Amino acid sequence: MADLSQQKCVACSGNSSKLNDEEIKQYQAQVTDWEIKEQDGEKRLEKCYKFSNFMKALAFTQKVGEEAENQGHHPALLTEWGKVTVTWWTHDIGGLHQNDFVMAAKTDKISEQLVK
Ligand SMILES: C[C@H](O)[C@H](O)[C@H]1CNC2=NC(N)=NC(=O)C2=N1
Repeated sequence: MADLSQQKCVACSGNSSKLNDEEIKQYQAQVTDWEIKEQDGEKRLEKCYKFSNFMKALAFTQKVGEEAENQGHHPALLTEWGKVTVTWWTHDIGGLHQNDFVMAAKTDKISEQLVK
């Protein structure tokens, strides 16, 4: 399967279907260290990135935000001193979509490009 980080997000409407557990498992195998969380009955993809200070965490936050805007698909971002928690899910369908895994893979790429 093509590298998820090289893919683009697709337009996703409210009637797009959520990934089922089997599909989630297959996608999860293609990204590292992303946890599946559930909040308000909606599955989400979450990962915490560590940094040596607040400004590096903020720089990472900015880059992820820019890519989200480029792709039209946006995360929840919790930026703290030395760490950023990134959470992806598709609000319009109340669950996980391929787009969320594409963006998780892109988030990992951004992290690899930054000095921690
Ligand atoms: C109108 C706008 O394109 C939509 O609301 C987009 C924006 N970004 C989004 N981001 C995420 N994570 N889920 C969405 O359903 C979503 N919808």
